[in-house]
Amino acid sequence: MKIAIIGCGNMGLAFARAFLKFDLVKKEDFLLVEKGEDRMEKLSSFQPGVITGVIGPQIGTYDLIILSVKPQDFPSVQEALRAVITPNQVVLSIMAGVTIANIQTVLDHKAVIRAMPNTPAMLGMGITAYTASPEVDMTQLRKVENLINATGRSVFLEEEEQLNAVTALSGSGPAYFFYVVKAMIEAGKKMGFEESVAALLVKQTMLGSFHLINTADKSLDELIKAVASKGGTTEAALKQFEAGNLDETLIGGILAAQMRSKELSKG
Ligand SMILES: NC(=O)C1=CN([C@@H]2O[C@H](COP(=O)(O)OP(=O)(O)OC[C@H]3O[C@@H](n4cnc5c(N)ncnc54)[C@H](O)[C@@H]3O)[C@@H](O)[C@H]2O)C=CC1
Ligand SMILES: O=C(O)[C@@H]1CCC=N1
Repeated sequence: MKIAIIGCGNMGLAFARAFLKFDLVKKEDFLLVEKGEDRMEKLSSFQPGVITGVIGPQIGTYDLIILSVKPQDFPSVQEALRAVITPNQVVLSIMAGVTIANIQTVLDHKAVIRAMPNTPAMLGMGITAYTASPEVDMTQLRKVENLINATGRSVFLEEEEQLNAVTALSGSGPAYFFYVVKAMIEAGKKMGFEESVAALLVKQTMLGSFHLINTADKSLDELIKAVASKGGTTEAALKQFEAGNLDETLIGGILAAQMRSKELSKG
């Protein structure tokens, strides 16, 4: 399969690395289109394939075109891509909030898959939800699913609308996790630890706790109860969280992210 990636920043590069790691594309069949000069240099340093700064007629010869520019940069791609795209190609977009209908219209192209990955894709530990226009046939869909699975796990959604919620939950989710970890490390520093010690205590706690969620035969409430002794330290912390409506704040933030994804969909 010949693959072209347009926009090789965080996510484009994560996808490129995953495909190469699992030998899913040959370097000579791999085109990376990146307009940032610094970024191009970074790409060149690990020689992933053919690197170019512009969308030219050669794009029309690739089986799959991955769109991984920011939604606001999509207009900078449209005219050049529309001029060279050919009907048998499949477009895979990971742009937040840009709908399949929008992509079909501006590119005058029918076969479009829309996906929402997240940054753990860099380690092959991402989760991607995706959906497709009816013009993508089953063989094409399976091939793209195999590619996505090189970046982690995946889930197919029938309804494109649900991708707004996916964006808010798992697309943006790593940032929420890092935010909580950062606050816990700050608390450790306030209690007198050096940053490195606080970070070690917090990171290992998060790692171990994640494995407990995954393997212990207990609900989240039961896991919390197993830590929080009556009249103890955890209870004191949880009371403070509840007084500040921390759970409502987190839920509200995630719903705000969903709303923003819907706004982006309207253009
Ligand atoms: N960062 C994240 O956690 C996630 C991002 N996304 C989506 O992935 C897309 C990319 O996000 P990031 O990789 O974080 O952004 P990024 O800013 O790191 O990468 C975008 C790249 O596209 C390049 N670019 C812009 N216009 C171009 C053009 N006309 N031709 C060629 N290259 C061009 C930029 O120079 C940049 O290197 C966005 O649409 C975002 O919504 C989706 C899931 C997670
Ligand atoms: O913040 C954003 O818009 C993108 C989509 C999901 C994660 N990053």
